[in-house]
Amino acid sequence: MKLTQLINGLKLQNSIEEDLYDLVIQGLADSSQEVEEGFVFIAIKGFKDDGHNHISHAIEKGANLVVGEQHIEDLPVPYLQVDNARIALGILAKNFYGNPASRKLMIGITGTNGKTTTSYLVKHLLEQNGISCSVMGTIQNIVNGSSIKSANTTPSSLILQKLLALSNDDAVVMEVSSHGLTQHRIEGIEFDVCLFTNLHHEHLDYHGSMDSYFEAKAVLFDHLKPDGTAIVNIDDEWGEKLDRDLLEKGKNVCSIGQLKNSRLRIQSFDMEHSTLRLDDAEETLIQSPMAGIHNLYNSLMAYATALSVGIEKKAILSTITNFPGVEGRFETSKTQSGAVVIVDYAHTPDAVYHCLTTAKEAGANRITHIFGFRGDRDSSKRREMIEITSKISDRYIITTDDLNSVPVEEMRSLYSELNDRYGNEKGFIQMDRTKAIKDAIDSSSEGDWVVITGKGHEKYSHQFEIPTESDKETVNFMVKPPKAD
Ligand SMILES: CC(=O)N[C@H]1[C@@H](OP(=O)(O)OP(=O)(O)OC[C@H]2O[C@@H](n3ccc(=O)[nH]c3=O)[C@H](O)[C@@H]2O)O[C@H](CO)[C@@H](O)[C@@H]1O[C@H](C)C(=O)N[C@@H](C)C(=O)N[C@H](CCC(=O)O)C(=O)O
Ligand SMILES: Nc1ncnc2c1ncn2[C@@H]1O[C@H](COP(=O)(O)OP(=O)(O)OP(=O)(O)O)[C@@H](O)[C@H]1O
Repeated sequence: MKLTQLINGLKLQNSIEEDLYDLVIQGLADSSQEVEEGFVFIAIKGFKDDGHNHISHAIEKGANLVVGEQHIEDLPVPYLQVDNARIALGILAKNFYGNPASRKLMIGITGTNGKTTTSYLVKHLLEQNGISCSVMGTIQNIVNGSSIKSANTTPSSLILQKLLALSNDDAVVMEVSSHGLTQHRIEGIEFDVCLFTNLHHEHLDYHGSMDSYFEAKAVLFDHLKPDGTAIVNIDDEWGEKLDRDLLEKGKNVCSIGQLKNSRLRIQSFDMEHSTLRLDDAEETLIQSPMAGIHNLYNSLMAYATALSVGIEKKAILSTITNFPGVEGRFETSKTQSGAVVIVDYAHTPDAVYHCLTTAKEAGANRITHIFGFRGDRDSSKRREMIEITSKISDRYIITTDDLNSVPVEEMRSLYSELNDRYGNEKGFIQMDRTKAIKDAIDSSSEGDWVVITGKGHEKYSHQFEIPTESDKETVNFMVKPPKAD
């Protein structure tokens, strides 16, 4: 591709020589390590490192042009100075890959909880009704039916545009994280449908306050096409605010919820049968394939999305019931003694609340809850999580999650301090996650529930006594121990 096409739409701080417009560009890289001959290197000032310090490395590897934010002179290759290198990366990547999003039905989902579950529900409804669909999110990216490992929930703009160009699918449903939004990872992308699930206490280590966390999430809706639809859960107070803001801007909003002004209004829930009834002329009954009120909301969001892209109501209602579920989201097993074991990715106070309440509503006799806190991550949600579990569970075991840089003994004393302050006598500490699960399963019987939250589909980052690599493997090990030789 020639430079003149590549920089279309890019605002430059410096002027460039006219003969440069014909420069042929072979590829783009935002890491000097990935530069090849004839590439453009985009220098980004990051959170840990600064791409500007790696410019000479990029040139050594063959970069024939560099883009960055600093004022730099006398480079051996041309240099383009921009205001914001992350935005520039988005524009360049979109141009380089030929704006692939413009040829697809684009669906973006944001919110604290429910993005993954809702995106898999939407994919299911689309595909069951003849629309092939890529997924980009926390667990993996799925493109043309193949799974591709994801490093971020929302990929960098460079990876995102590359994946979009690779996709032959009709539609793309992607989780759009607040980090992705503040870091301009969706720069240059316009969506046909944008969803807001809810906003709860999370990532305040990064955003500072709920207000700025909300502002970050709301940016997704600036990427809605003029004729696109916003689907917003207004039973969430931040969703209600978003709905008001979007209506003021003249956007097309399909609000969902119990409030009177909801476009798709919930008349009632039936938790026993996992259904919700809409307050419409037909009193539409939506069957959630997964337990819990939160999954009824996820199902309604997916229903609204499918409706907005033109799938017939009858077809949606019949295909939603055979949704197979999502890895690590309320996955259920039964032990030999008849206890129910749940593995769930809940890692926010609200998600933990929903998970434990769902177990209670399903008739759990005694609930043992196993969970932990991630080292170096949002510490402000820990108090609320302990308070919730100490109220709802009959016993809770605080254990290791990902320690990151925190030594295990430091984490243990932190747990002990937090539990003394905010917990009660139902709480125990067992730093070996697999032993905590074993202990909980061994001491549970028919009708009891063991609810393991926090890691969901993820692999362990640490070794424990039982040689397993995930909560699901540990549960399987306990439920079906390996046969002796
Ligand atoms: C804190 C954070 O968000 N970091 C993200 C950010 O990295 P960064 O640009 O700050 O990277 P950096 O290490 O400081 O490096 C700066 C620049 O120097 C370059 N470099 C570096 C070394 C070198 O030798 N040569 C070189 O050119 C790097 O390639 C980079 O361009 O931009 C990268 C590319 O987009 C992201 O992959 C990376 O996500 C990291 C891995 C991460 O953990 N992010 C989390 C917080 C995150 O984004 N999470 C959300 C989900 C949250 C949720 O649960 O809802 C997500 O969307 O994943
Ligand atoms: N609508 C919802 N409201 C509250 N909690 C939910 C909702 N949907 C799912 N959860 C809970 O949150 C957990 C994570 O769900 P899911 O992976 O769908 O959300 P997510 O937004 O993708 O999360 P993350 O950004 O951390 O990947 C689930 O395991 C469940 O406990």
